[in-house]
Amino acid sequence: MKFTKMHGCGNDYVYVNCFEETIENPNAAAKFVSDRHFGIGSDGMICIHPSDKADFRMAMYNSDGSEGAMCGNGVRCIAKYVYDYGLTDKTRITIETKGGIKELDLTVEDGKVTWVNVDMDAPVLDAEKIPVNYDEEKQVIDKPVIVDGREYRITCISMGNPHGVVFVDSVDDLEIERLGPMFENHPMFPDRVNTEFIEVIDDHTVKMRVWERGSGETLACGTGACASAYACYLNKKTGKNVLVHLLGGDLQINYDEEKHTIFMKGPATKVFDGEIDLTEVLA
Ligand SMILES: N[C@@H](CCC[C@H](N)C(=O)O)C(=O)O
Repeated sequence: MKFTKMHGCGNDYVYVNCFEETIENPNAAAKFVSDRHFGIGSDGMICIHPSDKADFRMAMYNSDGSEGAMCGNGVRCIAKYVYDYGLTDKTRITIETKGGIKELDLTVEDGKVTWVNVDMDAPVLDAEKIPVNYDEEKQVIDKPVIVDGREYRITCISMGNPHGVVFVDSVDDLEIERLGPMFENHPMFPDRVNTEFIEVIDDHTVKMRVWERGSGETLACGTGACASAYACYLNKKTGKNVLVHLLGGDLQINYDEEKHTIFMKGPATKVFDGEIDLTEVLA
């Protein structure tokens, strides 16, 4: 299987061009290639497919092999891949995902895509759609949740995938390896959850660490940054435009209230191309 390793703010995936490659069991392949010791090493695998509804279609898999519906850093890297490898010459493209069709604007410098601005669509607060179960509440905004014997306040949002945003005093001393799985598998989330821990710096800047469903701590999460920026706005912690500092880089998130949509702008980076034999792994 030919692949390209790419990352968005350090959130790294193995990208496969499924116009040329066929993967029999993508869940098992994702788990294998993601292994940082025995595989290629990544937060998961992303397949680029043809689409009959948009210019391209994304299928994304976490490092545990589970399928995710949306990936913000992933769609930016797909934009870079399809332009840089000549699958399109358009600088405005659409990508079909299980979390809806996304529109992307590509910035090209010296013939290569460097930055991508994505219309990430409207944040969803409807508890049933996220999904989250909380005392039959229709929305979960700034509600108490007990984890590891301590009370946290959580705001739950779907950006095509489920997020729980938790405000903390400092993200630096967070025991994320211990706390992350407790949030991810909390009984209130029937499909597990991605958890963002947010430290507010000022009314337009936050620091974020994330524990991703199916991948653990990652250096960045695009959908998570969007959910967090909206949670900050809802809880009056920031204005509508927020610079999110992540462990692997920064994302600029802007909430357009008139259109009720969130824009995410960030980089997309290629690391290397490679080829791997999966016959024994998938046998
Ligand atoms: N890293 C991603 C989100 C990937 C999917 C997530 N782990 C899930 O299972 O929902 C991003 O950049 O948005």
